Amino acid sequence: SDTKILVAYFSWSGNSRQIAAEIHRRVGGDLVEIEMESPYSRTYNTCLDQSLQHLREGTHPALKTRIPGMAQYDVIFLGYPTWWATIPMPVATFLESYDFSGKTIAPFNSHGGGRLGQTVSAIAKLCPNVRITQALSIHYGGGRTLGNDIDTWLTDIGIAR
Ligand SMILES: Cc1cc2nc3c(=O)[nH]c(=O)nc-3n(C[C@H](O)[C@H](O)[C@H](O)COP(=O)(O)O)c2cc1C
Repeated sequence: SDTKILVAYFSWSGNSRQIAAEIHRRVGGDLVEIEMESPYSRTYNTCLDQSLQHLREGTHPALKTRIPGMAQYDVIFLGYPTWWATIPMPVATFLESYDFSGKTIAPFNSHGGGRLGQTVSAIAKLCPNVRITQALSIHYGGGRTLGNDIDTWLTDIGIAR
């Protein structure tokens, strides 16, 4: 089809990155990592502190990633870990950096037990004129069923190839 696809993801410990790669392998299009200008610490406890502070202050940290051609995309697969039951604040920066009006966002997520949390409503709040598909929620890296889970989801949302 003529549908132009972007797979964009934020990942701190690699799970969302791995899921993004599996989705990209199936749907094609462009693959982009959402990277911060000043990344969160690689030390777990420091990352917890920094990310919670951003959440509490409502700080949407600056990104290194720029996507000048965003207008061309019809469907944006958006991947992220559940952090503090919502989206990581760099994902909020990403969502407010572009006009997604009329586009489709297909959220996918890695979590440690809290599943999607409030992440989908956070996306909807930042992008009011967007169609948001059913989201895919994966426990950590997803294990051996990851490929099947992705295939089922892509079929459900009507983007299987
Ligand atoms: C700062 C931080 C906050 C987190 N908050 C949650 C949470 O609220 N609920 C949850 O299920 N998992 C939480 N986790 C666990 C991550 O969602 C989980 O490890 C996920 O697989 C990480 O994805 P990534 O490897 O793409 O970064 C948190 C992890 C971090 C580092």
